[in-house]
Amino acid sequence: MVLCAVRRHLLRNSSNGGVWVRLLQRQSSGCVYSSIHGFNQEEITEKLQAFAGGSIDLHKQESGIAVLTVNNPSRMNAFSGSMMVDLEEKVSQLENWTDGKGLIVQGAAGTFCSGSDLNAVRAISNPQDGMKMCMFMQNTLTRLLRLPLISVALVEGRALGGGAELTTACDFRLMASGSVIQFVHKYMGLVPGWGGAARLVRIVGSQNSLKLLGGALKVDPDFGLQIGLADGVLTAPQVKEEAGILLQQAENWLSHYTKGPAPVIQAVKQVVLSGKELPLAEAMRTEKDVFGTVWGGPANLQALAKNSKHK
Ligand SMILES: CCCC(=O)SCCNC(=O)CCNC(=O)[C@H](O)C(C)(C)COP(=O)(O)OP(=O)(O)OC[C@H]1O[C@@H](n2cnc3c(N)ncnc32)[C@H](O)[C@@H]1OP(=O)(O)O
Repeated sequence: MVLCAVRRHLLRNSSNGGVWVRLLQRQSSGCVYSSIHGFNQEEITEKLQAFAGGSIDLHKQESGIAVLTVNNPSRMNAFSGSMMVDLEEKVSQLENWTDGKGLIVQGAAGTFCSGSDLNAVRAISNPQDGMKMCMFMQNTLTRLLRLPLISVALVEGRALGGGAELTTACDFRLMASGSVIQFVHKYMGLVPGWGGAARLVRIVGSQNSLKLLGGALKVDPDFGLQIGLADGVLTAPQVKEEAGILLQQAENWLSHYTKGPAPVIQAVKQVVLSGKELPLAEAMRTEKDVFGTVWGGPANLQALAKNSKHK
């Protein structure tokens, strides 16, 4: 796998590369499962490809913000098997996007995602296949969360089941008025399996997570803001013709955090990610290594030359 600029620099220049290399290996190997856990990527990919339908569309923009669209409108953007494979490929592309700074994850045609395609769920309803699918999705969504991009889930309409889990694989969630995030797993006789419970606990705490999963509660924008699941509320357009307005609002929101050169924004994401995921001493050492990639770099030198003041 080709590493992004920051990662390449770190691998070359890190004086304490051991920690960082371990972090990178965890990131680039798919993070959670590999062959030592009995995970066979080729086998599950082939199985998932058999459940076709829909697509995951990636649009990289000059601004450094990419838009990833879950596209299966006739099934309320449910994830077919081939879309799971498609998502993994698009995450690989984003891992190699050296100019990238931000990512918006959205659903097509006015709704976010209704989770697993229930037709595929029925066809692979034995625990072995279910767990393999979970491993595949946990790897992909962990890599999505660990991208060196600041990511936002733009939730319009419904985010149900695996769709709710997908929102937790982004750094932020913006909810359009009228939208709902709901972990409906309990109603399906399930619990989250795409890593959504583990991530939810880290976002809203264990008390709120127990309530959301145990009660399969509907989270509307106000409730989302109250418990910290939503980071902002956007006004949904009243007419179909204005459908692009929400995406524009999300891009404006995100651009507050992605303004600046890509290596600096990517470094921001890396230090926060390591702070969240690593023990304190390890996070500090990683922060020092990331610092070394920007200190004396082009953006730093330019700022020094301008004698910048921050009034
Ligand atoms: C580890 C992952 C666990 C999971 O994700 S389990 C899956 C959890 N998700 C669900 O159970 C969602 C089930 N669907 C629903 O509740 C409703 O369809 C939903 C999304 C509220 C939309 O309701 P309505 O607006 O009334 O529309 P509708 O029911 O007529 O749906 C339109 C068409 O979409 C289809 N659809 C919706 N969600 C689906 C899904 N997850 N898998 C497969 N097909 C799905 C639905 O069957 C319908 O198709 P059709 O028009 O009858 O051919």
